[in-house]
Amino acid sequence: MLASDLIQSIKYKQLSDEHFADFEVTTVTQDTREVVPGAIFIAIVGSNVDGHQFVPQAVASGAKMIIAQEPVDTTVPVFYVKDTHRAMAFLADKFYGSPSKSMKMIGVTGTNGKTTVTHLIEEVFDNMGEGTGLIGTLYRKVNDQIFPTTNTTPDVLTNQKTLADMRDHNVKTVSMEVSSIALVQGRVWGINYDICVFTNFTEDHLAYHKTMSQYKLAKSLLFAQMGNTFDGKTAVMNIDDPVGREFIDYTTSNILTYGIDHQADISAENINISIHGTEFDLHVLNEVRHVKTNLIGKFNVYNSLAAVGAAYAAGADLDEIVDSLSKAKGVKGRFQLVPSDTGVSVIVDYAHTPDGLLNVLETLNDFAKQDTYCIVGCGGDRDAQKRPQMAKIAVEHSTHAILTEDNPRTEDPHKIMDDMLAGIDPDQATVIFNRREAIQYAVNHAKPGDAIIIAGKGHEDYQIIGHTKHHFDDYEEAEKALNNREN
Ligand SMILES: CC(=O)N[C@H]1[C@@H](OP(=O)(O)OP(=O)(O)OC[C@H]2O[C@@H](n3ccc(=O)[nH]c3=O)[C@H](O)[C@@H]2O)O[C@H](CO)[C@@H](O)[C@@H]1O[C@H](C)C(=O)N[C@@H](C)C(=O)N[C@H](CCC(=O)O)C(=O)O
Ligand SMILES: Nc1ncnc2c1ncn2[C@@H]1O[C@H](COP(=O)(O)OP(=O)(O)OP(=O)(O)O)[C@@H](O)[C@H]1O
Ligand SMILES: N[C@H](CCC[C@H](N)C(=O)O)C(=O)O
Ligand SMILES: [Mg+2]
Repeated sequence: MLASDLIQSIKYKQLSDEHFADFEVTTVTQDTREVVPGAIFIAIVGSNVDGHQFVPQAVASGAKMIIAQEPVDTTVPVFYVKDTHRAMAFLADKFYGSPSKSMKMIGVTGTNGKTTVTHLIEEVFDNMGEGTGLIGTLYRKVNDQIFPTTNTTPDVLTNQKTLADMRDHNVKTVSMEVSSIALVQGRVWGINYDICVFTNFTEDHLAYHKTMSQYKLAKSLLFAQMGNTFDGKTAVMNIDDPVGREFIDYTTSNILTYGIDHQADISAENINISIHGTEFDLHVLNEVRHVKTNLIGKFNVYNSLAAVGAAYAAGADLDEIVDSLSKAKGVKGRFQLVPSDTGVSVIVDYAHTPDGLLNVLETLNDFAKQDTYCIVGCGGDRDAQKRPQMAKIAVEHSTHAILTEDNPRTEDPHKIMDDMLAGIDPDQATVIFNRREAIQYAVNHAKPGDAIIIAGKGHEDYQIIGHTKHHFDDYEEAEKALNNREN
C-alpha cells in the first residue's frame, strides 16, 4: 500500500511536507524492534517510556515516515496527530484491509472464564472442520499454527496483523479474549465484533483501573462499541450476574441470555458434578439436549453456557455444539489434574482472583474425600487489594492454607505476604515463600484421599522476579514433588 493512500485514514497536520515522496509501506509499527526499511513508525507515549525518544533509532533502521503527537527532530516526514494511539488504530485497520469484516468475530470479556470460553468456542468450529482463529492468554492460533503472545489481548497492530493472517488462511470464525485493560487502551478499536460475550464481573486489576466502577466501565466498552445499528449482532450475557443484567442496556444488539438461577434463553438444569466431569440438561430456547463434559465445577457450567450462546449465535448447529462440548479436554492449567498413584489428588489451576479461588475451592470441596490443601500466592505489581481476600478465602475454604510466592515482579515478596496475612489470623496458614518447597510440603503432608490445589499460575511456565522470567511450571513441580514424596 502506498503511504499516500494509507495516510488518508487519519486526520493529520504534516509539518515537513517538502520531504514527502510517496513509497510502498512495508510495515506499520509502534516498536523500533520491529522496524524494517520502508516502515512507518508510530511514536506512542507509554507507561514506561515515551516512544518519541526512539524516533532516531526507527529512522536509522529504515523508517520512512513518522506519526507523532509531540515535536520530533528528524530527516523523514512527520505527520502530527492529536493522539497517536487513536491514529494507530485507524492505520492498523486500513493497512491490513479491515480483516475483521470478512470473518465472524466473537469477543469475550469478563473477570474470569475468558480463556476457557474462547477455547470452547474455537473447538466447536474446529470440530465442524471450519477454519478457526483464537487470540488470548495462552497464544494466538491461526488454524493449527500457534504463535506466542505477551498480552491476553495484544496491541491493535498485532491484532489487525493476526486477523489479516487469519483471513488469508481461510479462517471463518475468530474467538478472542478482550481484557478490560485492552478496552481502555484501544487495543481492539476498529475490530468489528459480531458476537460479544460477558462472563462475570468481580474484583481484579485494581492496580490498573483503581476503582471497581472504572473497571466495570472498561468492561462495558465492549458492548457499547458493538455499534448502534441493527445488523445481526448478538450480545451473549450472563443473566445471573448483576453486571451482566446491567450491560444489556448498553447495546442495541440482539441479546441471548444464559444462566442457571435466573430464567434465561440458554440454561442448565439437573447439574451433576463429579471428579470425572459434569453433566447437565442444556436448554437453548425451546430445545433440550443432555451434555456430558470433562470440565469440572459449576463455574464451568457457566463457561459452557457462554460458549453455547456464542457458537449458537454464530450459526453452529446445536448437536455439533453439544458434540464438541463432550470432547473438550479443558485448557492447560485450568483445573488440571496431575496424574498420581499416591491417592492424593493434585490440581493445577489459574485462580488468581478472589472469586476464581472461591469457585475452585468450592468445587474441590464438593468432591474431596478428606482434607484439602490450598497453595496460593499473589502477583507483584498487580492489584494489592485482592491479597487479604485471597488469603481469607484460602483459609476459610481449605483445611490447610499454604501461602507462597507468585510472580513477585518488582515488589518485595515480604510486603506481598504481609498484605495477604493482613486478611487472616497468621496462625491459620503456613507460610513457605519458595513455591517449589510449598508444593513439596503439601505433597509430603497430604494423605491418600486428600486433595491439593496449586492456584494462581495455571499454564504459566515462569516465575517473574524483578524483570527476569525464571522457568517454573506448577504442573512439572507437582510431578517432581509426587516423585520425591516422603510418605
Ligand atoms: C501497563 C500496560 O498495559 N502496558 C502495555 C502497554 O505498554 P506501555 O504503554 O507501558 O509501553 P512502554 O513500554 O512504555 O513503551 C512505549 C512505546 O515505546 C515503544 N518502544 C519501547 C521500547 C523500545 O526499545 N522501542 C520502542 O519503540 C513501545 O513499543 C511502545 O509503543 O502497551 C504494550 C503494547 O500494547 C503492552 O504490551 C503493555 O502490556 C504490559 C506488558 C502488561 O503487563 N500489561 C498487563 C497489565 C495487561 O495488559 N494485562 C491485560 C489483562 C491480562 C489478563 O487478565 O489476562 C492483557 O490484556 O494482557
Ligand atoms: N466462570 C467462572 N467464574 C469464576 N471463576 C472462574 C470461571 N471460569 C474460570 N474461573 C477460574 O478462573 C481461572 C482462570 O480462568 P480463565 O483462564 O478461563 O479466565 P480468564 O478470564 O481468561 O483469566 P485472565 O483474566 O487471567 O485471562 C480458572 O483457573 C478458574 O480458577
Ligand atoms: N494475566 C494476569 C494474571 C496473572 C496471574 C498471576 N500468576 C500473577 O502473576 O498475578 C495478569 O498478568 O495480571
Ligand atoms: Mg485469559
